[in-house]
Amino acid sequence: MILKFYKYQGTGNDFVMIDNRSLEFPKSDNKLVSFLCDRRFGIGADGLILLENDETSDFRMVYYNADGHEGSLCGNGGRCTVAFAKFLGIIDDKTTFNAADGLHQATINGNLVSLQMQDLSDIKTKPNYVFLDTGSPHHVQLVGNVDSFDVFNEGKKLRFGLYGKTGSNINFVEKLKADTFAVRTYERGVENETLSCGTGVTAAALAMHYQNQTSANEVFVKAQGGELSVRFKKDGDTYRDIYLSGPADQVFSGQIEC
Ligand SMILES: N[C@@H](CCC[C@H](N)C(=O)O)C(=O)O
Repeated sequence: MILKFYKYQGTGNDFVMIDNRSLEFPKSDNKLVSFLCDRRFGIGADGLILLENDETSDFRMVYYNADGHEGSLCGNGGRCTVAFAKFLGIIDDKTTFNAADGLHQATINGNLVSLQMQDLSDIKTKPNYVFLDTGSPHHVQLVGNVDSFDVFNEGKKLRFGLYGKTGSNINFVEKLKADTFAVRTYERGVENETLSCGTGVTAAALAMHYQNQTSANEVFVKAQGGELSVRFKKDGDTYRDIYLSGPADQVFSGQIEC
């Protein structure tokens, strides 16, 4: 089979993107997905996304982690899929689309994509970390100097040790200013640090607000691959109108025999 693909990245979190409106992609072939994401033998990416038709919205995003397994929500992947839908002429500057955790609204202006995340009220606080689910599960932990932190080894230890088989993504956060944080993420399903994780950046911003590390309702986050912002409203115990914003770009396109 000759497969036409596009490569996208959002703050360095990169994805193989496939227009699967024809439903021709063999969706249960996990080995094929992990091969396509392999940086040495395949195209190379943190994940693979299928854009498909959806009965109730503009399109559906189906997300796979680089290990080949279908995943939960990918925030940066969602932003890249909106850019891809605009490229394909499916949407103009606003959209509602379906993902693993339900419907999302988004806007696109140039390469800047703002993605609405689901409302969130369940935040678990532990002595030195916070756990919350922003479409994907996230452990958020403040550290002194995130640049020199051993994200891979400490992340891996927590991902498997604390969260077992299901696992969690693990975010390490450093406060830089009243409304600005640096975040590095060990990603489940990639089993490595990625340059950015959208659901992780969202989780970190909300966790920092929840823990009174910031009083800002728009939080700026420096990921390894670029900058994102997260704005939200707090309504009692619930965070609402949560928007993850930042760039999403097509890098190249091609075809691969598989
Ligand atoms: N990179 C993603 C997160 C993808 C999901 C994650 N790897 C998981 O399996 O939980 C993002 O930008 O949110």
